[in-house]
Amino acid sequence: MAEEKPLVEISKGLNGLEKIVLRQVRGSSTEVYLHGGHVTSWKNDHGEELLFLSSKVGAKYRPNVDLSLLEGDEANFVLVDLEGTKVLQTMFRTEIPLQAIFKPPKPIRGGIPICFPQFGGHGNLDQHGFARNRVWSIDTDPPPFPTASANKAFVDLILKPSEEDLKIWPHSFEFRLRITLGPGGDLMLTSRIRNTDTKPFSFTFAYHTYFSVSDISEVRVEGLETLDYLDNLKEKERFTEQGDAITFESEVDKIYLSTPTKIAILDHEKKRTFVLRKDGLPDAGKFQLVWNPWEKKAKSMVDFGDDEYKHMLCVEAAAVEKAITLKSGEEWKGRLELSAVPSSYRSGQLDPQRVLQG
Ligand SMILES: O=P(O)(O)OC[C@H]1O[C@H](O)[C@H](O)[C@@H](O)[C@@H]1O
Repeated sequence: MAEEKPLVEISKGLNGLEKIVLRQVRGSSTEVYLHGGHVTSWKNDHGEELLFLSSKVGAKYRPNVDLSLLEGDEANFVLVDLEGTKVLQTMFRTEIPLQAIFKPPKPIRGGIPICFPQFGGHGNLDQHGFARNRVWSIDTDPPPFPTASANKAFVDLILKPSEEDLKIWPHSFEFRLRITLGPGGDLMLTSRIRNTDTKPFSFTFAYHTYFSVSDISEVRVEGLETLDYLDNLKEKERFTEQGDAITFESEVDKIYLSTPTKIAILDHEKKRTFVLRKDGLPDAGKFQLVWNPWEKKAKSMVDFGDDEYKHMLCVEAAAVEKAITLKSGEEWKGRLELSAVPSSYRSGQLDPQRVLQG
């Protein structure tokens, strides 16, 4: 009989960065990098990847092997994938971006980035705050959770501000993140943010979840129809979603307001439904971001493949429009639970209410 792998294992990932692998006996697994406190992989019992991760993550630049065959001003560098076999892009040396992809302080494109203490570009900090760019630590002695669980496949991470962080965001905090893989393969993220300062502070937050989908034009989101949203592509103008479930045929960057605690993403081709539950995100649970960069924007993103927009969808539980304020000593808790269930959707067959309320 094959030797059973441990439920929690620390190992080296891309670029030698430390990652934690959680496994369940039935075969599901998840991977978390200390860089960003970032979940980069979530696989079901059959080993199928459920999260999107850009193919450019961990990619390397190298001189084009056929350098001698190049004529005149042909591009002389290539960006290859991790195995070094697939050429992702050809370019001139001067076009190579200075920052390497997937190396601190660059955030990882895909998986579940944590946006904190600022969501988006609305504030003094860099886009989405600094938590996704920092190296987190394993929290060996976290304060207990009110309900103890027998499940052992979890890891506790912690982020505290450095001297440098305090210069750009002068508030002392402890951000504890527990990542749990349930026996049935469900993925749970619980954030506990404590104000360890003497003064109050406010923050915005998001679990910027990138789901892997077969084909974006075959995907629908249920649970957001008829809701009001702010359109980030139209200077945050407010609209009301009309009619049926949400489908996709162009760039989308919307903030849905007053959202339910349960949302479903239906992938017809894969016959898979993602169910998102936002337990105990009292304020945060009211907002849900939906983002897909589509073709034009995808091409302008250096860490994203030109066609990859077809295979991803971000549906993000967030606290964005109304900042969360914590007094000295107070703690905020927000939990996201993801499951992937088989669905045999044919038009009209799957009752969305059953998915959302069941
Ligand atoms: O490129 P990033 O900083 O990771 O942001 C990626 C995206 O995140 C969110 O979904 C925002 O609403 C988008 O406006 C933004 O483009």
